[in-house]
Amino acid sequence: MKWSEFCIHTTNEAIEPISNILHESGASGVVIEDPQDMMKGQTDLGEIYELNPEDYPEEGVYVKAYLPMNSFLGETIEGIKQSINNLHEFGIDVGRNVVTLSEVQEEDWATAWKKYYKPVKISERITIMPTWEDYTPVSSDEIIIEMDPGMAFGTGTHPTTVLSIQALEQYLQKDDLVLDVGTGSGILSVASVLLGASHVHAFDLDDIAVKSTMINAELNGVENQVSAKLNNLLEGVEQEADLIVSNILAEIIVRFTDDAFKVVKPGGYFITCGIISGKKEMVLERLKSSGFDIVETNKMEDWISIIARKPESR
Ligand SMILES: C[S@@+](CC[C@H](N)C(=O)[O-])C[C@H]1O[C@@H](n2cnc3c(N)ncnc32)[C@H](O)[C@@H]1O
Repeated sequence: MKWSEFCIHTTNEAIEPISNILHESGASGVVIEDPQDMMKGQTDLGEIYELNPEDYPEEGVYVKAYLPMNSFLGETIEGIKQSINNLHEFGIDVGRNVVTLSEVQEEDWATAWKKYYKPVKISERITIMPTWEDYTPVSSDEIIIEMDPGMAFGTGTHPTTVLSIQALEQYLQKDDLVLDVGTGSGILSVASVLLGASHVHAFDLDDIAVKSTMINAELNGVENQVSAKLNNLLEGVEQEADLIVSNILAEIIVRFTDDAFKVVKPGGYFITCGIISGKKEMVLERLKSSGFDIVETNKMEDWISIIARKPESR
């Protein structure tokens, strides 16, 4: 399959909002490249290279993302450029804001991000480790999640994933039955089982995410406790759950708070994330009007997680 590589040179400050715009526009495999890192290196064939400093700008970064080449491509790109230009209105400096487009084959970009993905300790007990890296646990109770996110969202290092895992670590109880809505690479499903869940039902609209979830469940030896399937949010789901976790965008969360309330048991938790701070109030209001109590909210960079609970009796 052919893809269009969208590459923008911008500032560190604009990485997060631009990545968010690209994800929201359906782009895959968002990669951040620091030109300084690219000046010297080793090619895939093992040759050492050093680029002429004049060939690269001194400051800023490249944000790259991949869009399928289809009949909507022109409109999608115009929409992305427009949203990036609008960031000025929020006081975000987007720097040179120079966009280049090129055509690539899927296999060229599908592995390009791997060199930027390293083992990372993301909470008290959990370390995420890419399958191709070596890592020795620091303590005996450390939980290691091995991940190969492939093309699905969820390397584990995004603030929204970190916030979700930290909330799971705090609220998930042994033998809980969990629903993971918008599973991506399956990272939250795997984390839930490793933290003690008896079973996780994982849902996603994207076929690649469903496959990735099962691959990652297997990598971590929890494939018998994870079932992933294609599903739009909780449509048609009747399985009662002790805990629901969903790291999707605010606009999507507000669409299924009533369904979440129906399937979560009294006293059970609904962990929501992927909420940009400006949309926190909208999600809080929606959760409350569906019947949830708000337990706490947490923030990392500009992202919010909300932990809501269904009252014991109603
Ligand atoms: C931000 S990613 C989260 C991935 C992973 N759970 C994590 O925390 O890293 C959101 C995921 O939600 C999925 N998604 C978006 N809309 C959805 C919908 N209506 N129903 C199910 N999944 C959806 C996307 O395909 C994507 O994989």
